[in-house]
Formats: sequence, structure tokens, C-alpha cells
Amino acid sequence: MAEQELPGVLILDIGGIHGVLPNIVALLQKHFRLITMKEFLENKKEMSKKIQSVFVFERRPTIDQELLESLPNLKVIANSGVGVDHLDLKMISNFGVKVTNTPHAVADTTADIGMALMLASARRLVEGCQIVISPDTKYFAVDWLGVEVTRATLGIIGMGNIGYKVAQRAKAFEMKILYHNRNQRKKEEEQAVGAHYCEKMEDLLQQSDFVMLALNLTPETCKLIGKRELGLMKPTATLINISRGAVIDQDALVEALQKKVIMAAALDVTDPEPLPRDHPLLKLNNIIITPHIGTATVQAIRMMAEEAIANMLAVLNGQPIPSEVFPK
Ligand SMILES: O=CC(=O)O
Repeated sequence: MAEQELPGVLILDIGGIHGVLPNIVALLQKHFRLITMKEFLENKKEMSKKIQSVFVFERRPTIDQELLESLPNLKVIANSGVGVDHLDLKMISNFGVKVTNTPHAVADTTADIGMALMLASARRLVEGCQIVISPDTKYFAVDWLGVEVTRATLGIIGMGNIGYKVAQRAKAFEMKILYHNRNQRKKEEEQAVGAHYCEKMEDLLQQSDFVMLALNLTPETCKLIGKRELGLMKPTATLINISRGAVIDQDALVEALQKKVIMAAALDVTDPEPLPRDHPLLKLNNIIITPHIGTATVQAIRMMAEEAIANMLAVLNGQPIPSEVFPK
């Protein structure tokens, strides 16, 4: 097919820290005529007609009413990543545009970060590194005792693709696995990993040594974990978040960590991202925070692009769409 016949995809500007990575560009270019935001803004009249898809990478470009109004031939917004809380699904669907995501590409890599945070927090890895590089190092391991992950109880809130991958890994650590899902019990997954279903989230919170949040952010799950929920957790427990920052009431978390209501927290996500430098969470020593790197691997980024491309092609060719996301 000649290049000019390929369907147009709007992407971020190439290059720069937030640009689309070159290997992803190469993958997209096999199927699409790529139109950067810069090109689009410089020549809106011509470009707007060509654009049939938008490739959303790291939550950009921002999809607002103005952009949708300027793209008359837009058919699909392909989000690279599973969480679509940054997209107004209802508004987009009112424009007759479909939204897709990449739930399969992100599951292993995000579960790995969940395990990494759990292990790093339990075994105080970050403090350990700091001791080693500190000029007045004292190598007294007894001053830095951690807790064991092996055979501890893990409570997973949100047994979707990612939660299940966490459970598979936890099984290898001989953990007792509890899970809570707001809507659906997952009997097959339960059996495969030997997990126990907690109909009430409260039961999971009370029994777990590690609570891992792996659920979507929706209006219903916003601030799901607040003062009351933190108060139900064991004082020796750790809260791990690989979902979205806003599922935790962060003020309540600060207080719980300051007052040792729970032992520690390990977060890959916060609200906002990044946190302001003077945020109280950054002043605590019983917390680990990473900069939303759940899917930041060479392999995952590539798989997300492949999954997004498959979604876009399916929509444009009128075929069954592998991962469509619907407004609630
Ligand atoms: O945050 C990562 C994702 O939504 O996949």
C-alpha cells in the first residue's frame, strides 16, 4: 500500500522525554501514516481529515471536546495501557468513537512491580541501599530487621489480569492469598492459585500482612481506602498500590503512617504524579514511592504498542475488537 493510503494516526510529537519512542514509531509506521501533534496543529485543515485514530501514550495527548470536534473521521482512540481513567468515555462515545486499551500487555510487568514493592518494603531494601552509601555506615543488620514475605498473608483487592498475575507470583512464595473483587468472584482463578475469596473487603483488610491494590480507578473506587479501612488493617501490615493514586485517601494514609496505624506503604502511583516536593508522604521513612513505572519495561512498551495496533486495525477494518472499553 502506498504511504498516502495508510490510515492516519495522531501521535505525540516524536522525541523529547514524553515523545513516542523510536521503536514504537517504527511499529506504528508499518500500518499507519503517523501525524504528530505538531504537524496536526500546523496544518489542521488538511490533517484533521486524515486522522482516523489517536494513539494515546502515557496519557497524552489530552482528549478533550475541542480535539474530538476537530477530527471528523476519527474512529478509535487506542490507549496504550490498561487504565482509562484519564479518558471521558461517555463524551468520546457521544462522538461515535471507540476506545480500546491493552490489558494483556501490562499484566506481567505491573505484577512484577507489585512484587518488587512488596519485597523491597518488607526487606527494607531502600534503607539498606542508603546505609551502604551513607558515610557513617553501621552494618548492624539487627537494627534493620525486615519481615518475611514467604508464607505471609497477601490480600489482593481487584482480581483482574494484574491481580491474578500477582497471585500467581505470590503462590511461589507460599503466601496465603486472599482476594476481594467488587463485582465478580473468580472461581477458576481462585482454584488455580489457591486463593480465598473475601466477600467483604473488611475481612481481607483485617487478615492481611500485605494488602495489594490492583483495581481500576472509577468513581466507585475513588478513595476506596480511607481512614476506616486503614484502621482495620494490622499495625504490622503494609499497603501496596499498583493501581491509581486516587484509590487511596492520601491524607488518611499520611496520618496512618505517621501514627503507625499500619507499618508501611509502597506505592507506584500517587495523586498527583509527581507529588509536590513538600508533600507529607515524601517526609515519611516508612514508605517507598516509585514514579508509576508499572509498565516501564522495553518489552511491555512494545507489547502495548502491538496490542494497541491490533485494536486500531480491528476497528478500522470492521473486525471484532480485541480490547474495547465501554462507558459505564
Ligand atoms: O498505568 C498503567 C496502565 O494503565 O496500564
